[in-house]
Amino acid sequence: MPAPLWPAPTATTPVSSTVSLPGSKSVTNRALLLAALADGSGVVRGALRSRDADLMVAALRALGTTMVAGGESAAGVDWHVTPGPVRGGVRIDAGLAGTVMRFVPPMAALADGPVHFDGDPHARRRPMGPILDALRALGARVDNDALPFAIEGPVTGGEVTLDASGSSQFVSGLLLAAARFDKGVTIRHEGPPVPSQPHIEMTVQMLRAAGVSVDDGERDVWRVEPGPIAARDVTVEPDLSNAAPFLAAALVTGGTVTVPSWPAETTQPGDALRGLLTSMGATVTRTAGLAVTGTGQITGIDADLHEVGELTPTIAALAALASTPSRIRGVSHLRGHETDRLAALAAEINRLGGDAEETEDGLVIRPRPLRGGTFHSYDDHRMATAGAVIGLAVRGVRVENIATTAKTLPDFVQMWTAMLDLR
Ligand SMILES: O=C(O)C1=C[C@@H](OP(=O)(O)O)[C@@H](O)[C@H](O)C1
Ligand SMILES: C=C(OP(=O)(O)O)C(=O)O
Repeated sequence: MPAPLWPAPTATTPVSSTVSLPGSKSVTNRALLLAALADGSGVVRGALRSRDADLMVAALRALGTTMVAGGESAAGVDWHVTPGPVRGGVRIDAGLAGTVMRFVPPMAALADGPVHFDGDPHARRRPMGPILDALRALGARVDNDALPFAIEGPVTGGEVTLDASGSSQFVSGLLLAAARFDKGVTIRHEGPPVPSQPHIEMTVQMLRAAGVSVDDGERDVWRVEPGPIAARDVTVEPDLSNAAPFLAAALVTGGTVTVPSWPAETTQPGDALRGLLTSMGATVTRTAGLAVTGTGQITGIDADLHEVGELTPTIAALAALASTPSRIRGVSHLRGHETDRLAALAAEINRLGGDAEETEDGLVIRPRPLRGGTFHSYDDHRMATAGAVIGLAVRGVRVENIATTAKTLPDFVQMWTAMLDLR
C-alpha cells in the first residue's frame, strides 16, 4: 500500500513560536547503553521516546538489562536502568537506527551466547563492514559483513585499525563498550577523514563523565582503558538536530522561532545551526534559549557539512528556497544514511521544479521557482522534515510518509502545526 500523503501546511504569516524539543537521540542512546554497562543502577532523565530510542531500550532489555520507565512528559521519560549479566541467544531489531546497529554489537559480544541482529530492508544496505571486522580483530565471531548477522564473544579487546570514513558510529560504538573488554581498546583510523567528529567527542565526553579513561590526544587514535563504567543520574539535552526544521521555518517565513534550554555548551552537531543559519540570512540570539529570526529572504550558502552531516536535509531545503546558489560539500558519507540522502534530496527538489545537482561529495542547488507535488521521504525522518520546510513556502507540497519522523520525533506533525498556530 502506498504511504499516505501529508499536505504540508503553507505559512501565510511569519511564524512566532517557542518550540520545546524532546531529548537528543544521540545522547539518549549513548546514555542508555552506558547505563546498561555500568557498575550499578542509574537513571537517564528526559530520555527521548521515539522509534530509535525504543529500539535501543528493547535491545538492552533483550540483552538482560532491567529498564523501568519513571515519570514521562513531553520532554521525555526517566529510565531507571539496572544492568544484568549480558545475555546471549537473543534477537535484536535495529530498525533503521545507526545507533542501534553500530552501538549494540560491541556490547552483544560480551554476552554468554550468540546474538542475532537484523533491521529494516534498507538497514541491510547501511555500511557495517568496518565495525564488524574490528570486532573480529578484537576476538568476536561474526557471520556476515552487514545486517543480518550473528555475533558471538568472547571479545578480549586490544588494538585495531579501521576505516571510519563511512561513519563516525564505527568509532563511537567500539569506544562505548570498550571499558568492559579485558584489554580495553586502541582504535586507529586509516582512510579519508572521519565524519561527524562532534559525535565522537560526545562519546568521549560521556565516557569520561562515567569515569572511563579515554585518551584521544593523537588525531585518529582513541584509547579506552579497561575498568568500571560508573552508574549515574544523567539528564538528556534537547535534540538540537531536530530543532533544525523548526528554526528553518523562521528563515522561510520571516518570523522568529525560539528553542528553550539550548545548552550553553554541547557536543551536539546541531549547535552549528547558529553559524549556518546566520550565513543564510538569519539573526541568531541567545535569550532564555536560542532565538532565530528571518527576513523572509534566504541567502544561499557554501558550506562543508562533513562534521554535521545530519543537518544537510534542512540546509538543502533552505537552499532550494534561497535567492542565491548554494554548494554543500564534504558529505559523501550521507549516501550510507537512512537513504542515499544526496540522491534523494536532488531527486525531490528537482521533482518540485527546482535545480539541484549531486556532486561527488555534496549538492549544488540553484535558485529556481518551485511548484507543488509529492515529496518522497524514503523512510528518512530528515527527508520528511525537509519536505515540510519547503512546503511552508510552496503551495501543494505533499510529503509522503510523514509518519517516518517517528524515528526521532514522533510528535513532529503536532509540533509543526502548533508552531504555525494551525491547531
Ligand atoms: O553517533 C551518533 O549519534 C550519530 C553520528 C552520525 O553518524 P555518521 O557519522 O554515520 O554520519 C550522525 O549522522 C547520526 O545521526 C548520529
Ligand atoms: C544519520 C542519522 O541517523 P542514524 O543514527 O540512524 O545514523 C540521522 O538521524 O540523521
